[in-house]
Amino acid sequence: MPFRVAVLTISDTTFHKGPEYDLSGPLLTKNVEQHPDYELADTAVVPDDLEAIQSKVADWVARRGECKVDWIITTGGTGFGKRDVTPQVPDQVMTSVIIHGLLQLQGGTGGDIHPPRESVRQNNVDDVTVSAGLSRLRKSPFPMISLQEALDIVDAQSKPLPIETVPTGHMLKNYVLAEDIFASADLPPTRTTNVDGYAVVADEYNRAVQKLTDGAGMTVRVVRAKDTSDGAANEQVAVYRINTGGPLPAGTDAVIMVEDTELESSKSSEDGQELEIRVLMKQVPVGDNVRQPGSDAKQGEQVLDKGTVIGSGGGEVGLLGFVGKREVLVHRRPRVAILSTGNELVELESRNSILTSSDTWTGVVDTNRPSLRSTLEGFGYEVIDLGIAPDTMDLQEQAMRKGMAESDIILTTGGTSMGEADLLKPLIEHRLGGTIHFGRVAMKPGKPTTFATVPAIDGDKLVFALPGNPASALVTFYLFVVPALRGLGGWPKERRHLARVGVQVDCDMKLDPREEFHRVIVSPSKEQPGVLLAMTTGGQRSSRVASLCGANGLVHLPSLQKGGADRIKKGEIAQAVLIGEIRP
Ligand SMILES: Nc1ncnc2c1ncn2[C@@H]1O[C@H](COP(=O)(O)OP(=O)(O)O)[C@@H](O)[C@H]1O
Repeated sequence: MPFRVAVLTISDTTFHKGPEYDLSGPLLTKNVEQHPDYELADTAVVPDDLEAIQSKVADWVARRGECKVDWIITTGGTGFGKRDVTPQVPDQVMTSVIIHGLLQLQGGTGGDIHPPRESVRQNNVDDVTVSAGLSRLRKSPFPMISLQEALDIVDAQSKPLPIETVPTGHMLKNYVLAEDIFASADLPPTRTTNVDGYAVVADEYNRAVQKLTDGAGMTVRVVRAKDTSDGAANEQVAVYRINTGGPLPAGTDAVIMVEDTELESSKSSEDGQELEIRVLMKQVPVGDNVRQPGSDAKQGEQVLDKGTVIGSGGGEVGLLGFVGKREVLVHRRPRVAILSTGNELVELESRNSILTSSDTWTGVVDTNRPSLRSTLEGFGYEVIDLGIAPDTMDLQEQAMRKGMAESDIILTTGGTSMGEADLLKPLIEHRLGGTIHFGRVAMKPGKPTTFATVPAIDGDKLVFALPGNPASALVTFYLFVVPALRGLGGWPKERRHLARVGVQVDCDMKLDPREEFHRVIVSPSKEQPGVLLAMTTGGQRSSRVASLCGANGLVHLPSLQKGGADRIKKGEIAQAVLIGEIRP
């Protein structure tokens, strides 16, 4: 016996303006009619009105015998508008029928109503039926994909943000240049010196020394004027006090280092300071300690390439200043919103005393937001704190919408698994109109990691729903979110992922059917130069916050293969992702 299906279109527009406005209802009807397991029992159109919906549903529920209705599919009215009341209907009239809305609320689909929906799902789940009441989905509708597939999807979705101009004096770390940088003039523009000392005309000085009887150097008088480049000559030879980086006074062609002189006397005068120094050099070569114009860069020469990542080492920033760039074109750095979800969470600040083991804990202190925030700020990103949202769709939606308005990428933690309270996936799809690109990854920790894009006025926003467990949240942050942030920031593909190095492990590491990331401390071996050691941080339970303390590496353990080794043995070399500085 085929299931008898009734299709209910809930739409003010269709109800008032006519059936030609209904696109979803006829599509569903057609699907039902063509499906061998289903038979169309009835169709109806009602406005977005709770009573009208209830009364129609109640009518169908009450039908028996040949007219009975096994399954009601509703379409429309599941948005966030005040009049979108469909999700409230089942609470009031639910008996033994299956309401499509229930599946939507729980993250299933029950048959995609809106045609161009691209979220990934396991095919068979479209047929999931739920008997009376809000029971849990026992099987995630999202296929488990490999880590590499997941990383590729993130890469493809992380497109560079628009270009903007920033002053060179700003904190430029991790910006990516969106223009080639050229030297606008010869650098240095004139002859300068790279030492502190005394500028002379080499020939003149050398001749004067030769005339002296001891020939081992000479005493000269130097007036250090207020303007240091404007020294006064003594009787025999012109000597000018000059500082590192300063231009050479006209006519001079060599600089004697201060270390090659001795101070004989010094007194202050109206013009400045008058010095008598003894120069200890017999000969001064022409050009000694002089940098020629254009010796660092010739006018028009390219000094930095488009796509260069401005590092924290200071080199790129220094060069921009050196070529006189006061502002540069860069890709905008993404702004990141962070949200913790879960009824059990409390703000650290709300705990008013130091805990002792006899304290009774109620709730879980939100540690994910502070730890993600400090990591993100360390990378130079602006963070928008969306706080904690309890497990209600409305409050999570409010927070997500704020995040969409103020940021480019939203990170949530918690609520990614399949418990009743896990609202994020349906929220992203049904209320925010987003697309879930993956909802499960074959890795440990981090299986429920979810990645979606949601449309906003100024373009798609990326959403990462990271697992709630603190260690899982951070591990997945480094593996997925960092490359996404870098992609948005315009980093070249080959530099988006954190570097991997070979490390020698300090203990046996058992392999799991899922690829695993084992938290370790990486440091150079004292006994074997050139070898990096990886010391485990201990128990790797995903809830164990301490497993990430001090960790600067994640040893990537491959998945267990049939007939292959069951572990990486102590002393063997494995690959580790570097998440922090190598420990000395
Ligand atoms: N922000 C947070 N800070 C600390 N612990 C958290 C946080 N969010 C969730 N947790 C804890 O992590 C565990 C998993 O949370 P859950 O919401 O079920 O995550 P998921 O469904 O993503 O696996 C729970 O013990 C939860 O209390």
